[in-house]
Amino acid sequence: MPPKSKAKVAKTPAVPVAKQAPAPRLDWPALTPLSPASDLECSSLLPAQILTIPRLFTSSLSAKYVSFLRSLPLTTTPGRPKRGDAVRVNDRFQIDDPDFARHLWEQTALKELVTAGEIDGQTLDDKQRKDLFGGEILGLNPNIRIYRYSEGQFFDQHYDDSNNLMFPQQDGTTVPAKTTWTLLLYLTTCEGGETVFYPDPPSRKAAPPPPVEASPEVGLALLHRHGKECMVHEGREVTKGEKWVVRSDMCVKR
Ligand SMILES: O=C(O)CCC(=O)C(=O)O
Ligand SMILES: [Fe+2]
Repeated sequence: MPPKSKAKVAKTPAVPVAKQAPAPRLDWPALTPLSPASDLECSSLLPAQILTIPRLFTSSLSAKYVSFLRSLPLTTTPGRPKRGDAVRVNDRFQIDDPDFARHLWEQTALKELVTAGEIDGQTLDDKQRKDLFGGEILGLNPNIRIYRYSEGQFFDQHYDDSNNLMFPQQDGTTVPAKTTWTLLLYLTTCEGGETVFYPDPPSRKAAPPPPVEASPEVGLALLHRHGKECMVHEGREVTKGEKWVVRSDMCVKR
């Protein structure tokens, strides 16, 4: 599907965590087995906009997570989105879990790969890393979202907003922060279900560049810039199988 004009594109529906029924604390499975960071690479799917880390989760860890997540009370999208919100047809679970967000950041290769700033085999210096990620990196948004798309489900074109938050530190204090990049961690492979990005044309008269597609792959982490510089994107309809995604965001100091 061609991209809709930016003005017509919806934003990610905001689901204020505080307004959801209080979720029980979750007994997340241990984050093992994992491949060491030295075996993994962070590369650009679209320079300065989309990064991927294949096999961030091993296939056995991904399978363990899918069977755990299946036991959670996922909620199917309410039929009609609020005005201005994107049409999202999937099952979802959301939880504010600072400990899990920290484990996902620190125990997997994410922190090491992102803060080492080695992208496409090139090491970024501090300034380049700050410019790319929008500030001094703190970690992942504790607001964790789980999506399951079954056959026929999709997430219509939208862009993701940057959000302000107070980022929890391990000593109990918080730091003013904002989100700058979306993290999508795919736990399954399916048919359809590609996350498709529509880059802006370089000028008003220029032809739009071709869309950039990421197919769900077991254990693949995808990071994309959001907020002001977010590209319009969508999760295409799943045509066979199930697509499971863990969603969070990268947070930087505000
Ligand atoms: O599931 C996908 O492929 C896209 C998800 C997405 O765009 C979002 O969570 O904002
Ligand atoms: Fe999105």
